[in-house]
Amino acid sequence: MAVPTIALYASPPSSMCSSPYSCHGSYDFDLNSRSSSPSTATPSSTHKTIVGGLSSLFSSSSSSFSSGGAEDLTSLRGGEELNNCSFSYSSFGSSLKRDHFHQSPVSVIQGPISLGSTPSLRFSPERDGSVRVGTRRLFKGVVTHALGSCVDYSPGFQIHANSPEELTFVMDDNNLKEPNLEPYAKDMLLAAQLKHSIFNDELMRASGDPYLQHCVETACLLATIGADAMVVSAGLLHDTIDDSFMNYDYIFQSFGPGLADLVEGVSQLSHMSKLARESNTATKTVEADRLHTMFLAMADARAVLVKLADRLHNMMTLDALPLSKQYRFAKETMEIFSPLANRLGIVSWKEQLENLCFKYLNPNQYKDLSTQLMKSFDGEMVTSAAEKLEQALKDGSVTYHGLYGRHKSLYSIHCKMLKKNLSMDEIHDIHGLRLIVENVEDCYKALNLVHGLWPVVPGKFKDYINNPKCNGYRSLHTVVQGKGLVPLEVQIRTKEMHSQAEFGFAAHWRYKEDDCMHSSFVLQMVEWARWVVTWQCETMMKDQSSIGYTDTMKPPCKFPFHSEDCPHSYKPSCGSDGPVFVIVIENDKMSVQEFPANSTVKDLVAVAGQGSGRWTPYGFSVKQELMAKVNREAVNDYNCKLKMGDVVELSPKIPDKSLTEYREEIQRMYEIGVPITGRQRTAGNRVGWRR
Ligand SMILES: Nc1nc2c(ncn2[C@@H]2O[C@H](COP(=O)(O)OP(=O)(O)OP(=O)(O)O)[C@@H](O)[C@H]2O)c(=O)[nH]1
Ligand SMILES: Nc1ncnc2c1ncn2[C@@H]1O[C@H](COP(=O)(O)OP(=O)(O)OP(=O)(O)O)[C@@H](O)[C@H]1O
Repeated sequence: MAVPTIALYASPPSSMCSSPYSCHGSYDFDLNSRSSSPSTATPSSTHKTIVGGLSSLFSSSSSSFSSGGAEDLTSLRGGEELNNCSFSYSSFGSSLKRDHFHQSPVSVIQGPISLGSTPSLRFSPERDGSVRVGTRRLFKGVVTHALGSCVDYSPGFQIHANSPEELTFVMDDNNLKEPNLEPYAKDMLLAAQLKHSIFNDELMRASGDPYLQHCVETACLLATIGADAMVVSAGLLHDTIDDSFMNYDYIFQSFGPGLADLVEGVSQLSHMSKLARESNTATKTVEADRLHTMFLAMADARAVLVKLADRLHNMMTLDALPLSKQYRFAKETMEIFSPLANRLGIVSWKEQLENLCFKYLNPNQYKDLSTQLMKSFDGEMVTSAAEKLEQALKDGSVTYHGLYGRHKSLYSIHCKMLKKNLSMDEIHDIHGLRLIVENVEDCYKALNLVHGLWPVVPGKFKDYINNPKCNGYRSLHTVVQGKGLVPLEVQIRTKEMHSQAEFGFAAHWRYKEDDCMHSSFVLQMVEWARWVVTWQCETMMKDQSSIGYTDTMKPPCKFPFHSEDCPHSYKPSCGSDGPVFVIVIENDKMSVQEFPANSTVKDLVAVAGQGSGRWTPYGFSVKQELMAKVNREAVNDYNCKLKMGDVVELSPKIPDKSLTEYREEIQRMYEIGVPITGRQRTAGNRVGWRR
């Protein structure tokens, strides 16, 4: 079900940004249109024009296929499951389009980006079937390379006979109206199909759609949040290591080390998520938490971004799978991927993932709540309220930096109802505005204006400026009766308070995790990952806007440590080495274990395995001896250090069961005092020892 909703956003001026990388200076005004043209609104130093558009309240696409990383594909391609497939395609459905107005780590940290920031790309099939790439820098070269690398250059490859206008799959009609997203996705596939028949009838996913479509749309999701060319390319190639002839070296040689590392990173995440799914690891809170941390800590947060896009697209198209698989994927997504999106601050992906999971995990409740929400939901209300407030601020000469509007997502409403035991009518922040002003005095001035504009809902005003929360959160909250007496929550804060509410101890992601106690290492890591992702996206914004960015913009501190003067560091424990999280696979079971910094494989082996770990007087351990493989390679030196995200497989060194039995037997004999002969002590291969 697609429910149109409206959200309003103002991009703050760079002076208020908590991160220099998370600001962009466009002030677009676009309430309902899906135009991608840059705004014509004039930015002013005091009053910022509101950016608006449709956002996702429900975000559940009814489209029809799925898969994830390596782990998902084998089961989705071909075979019996294809019988269940629908051949229609609509994965560029409403969620993605609505999200277009809403998606960006920037959007989360500083308010959603404008349409103008989405890269556009034009492909036109030439007569010879080749692809001409447009001039935009983002994909320039990348896609042609990516396509080139996928195609079959062997002498027998065929040019497809279809006419250029004829796609061999159906694309969502709405998609055709989307100016930014659709053309390159469609044209690229069309061009690829024209050139090579493999894009038409092989590598199908469960829905019957060409597999390439998933890659392109994963890349599009990344492009939509403003990811740069490297990340978008990784989106295109994300499954290649696991599912094609291309290995790391091939990608390295074709595209360079940066992209090869990123694609390999995604492949590792896919592998781990598969292990976690099979072992139900993330059901346990502690291990789930370690997994989230480990995913973010492994080398490059951008790989997580790609994996999230991959999973979001799979979730948007989950309908093609049998019910049991839908459930499993939704469960895993809820346990692993939406918390990751939350930690990275990509609220729109988090909300879409959660809503989709909710739909598959609790279909009845999802339906009931959706129906209920439809009755009270007012899509226009936030827009008109923001306009009204903007005018009042202008008239009252209150300067402000940003005015954001949002509709609470269905799943967030559901959680709040459960947590506080409320009915939907009692949730007052389904419609919300947030105003960022210059100073504390202006907060109160603005509050008076708000209270003058709408009737106040008694008992809902909270002054967290005079009475900050324990975590340092400060803001004014009030609830008023907006148009049609619909409750409207208004939050008012200064830019410093806002920065605190986005980064640091009062950060929203922590608030959403119920302010769990995390080690300072974890906190730093999450902030770092957000920083990287924000910066990546801002680099992209730079290409699209005329605002002066410098190429030297880089996150100020190196993971996992913040620099001395970093405003977001978690001092005082900032300097110590953090723990290492590794995946341990033993007896086909996977767990995520934590070790102190500088631990070695030997340390891990010492605490793993069955047995007491005692040594017998005969020089062998009662404990089973274990052999370790790290990241699929046999380990020669057990003193080598464990790294975050290592996958350690343990197996008995001597698989011969009888030898183990023999040792246990000797131990028993030793304990009851029976003498053992020298021959018997020779623990060779098979010893014919009998009592
Ligand atoms: N970043 C951040 N945001 C917070 C924090 N605490 C509250 N908020 C924001 O403030 C909103 C409402 O908080 P409160 O006014 O305390 O609301 P409540 O008492 O939980 O319940 P309601 O009034 O029903 O929403 C939340 O929806 C958040 O958006 C915090 O610690 N960090
Ligand atoms: N009144 C508001 N105006 C604008 N944005 C808001 C408002 N309230 C929350 N947000 C933002 O909306 C996003 C989604 O938040 P969500 O509705 O899930 O939770 P919440 O309202 O912050 O918390 P809770 O569910 O505990 O009330 C977050 O980025 C949050 O900072």
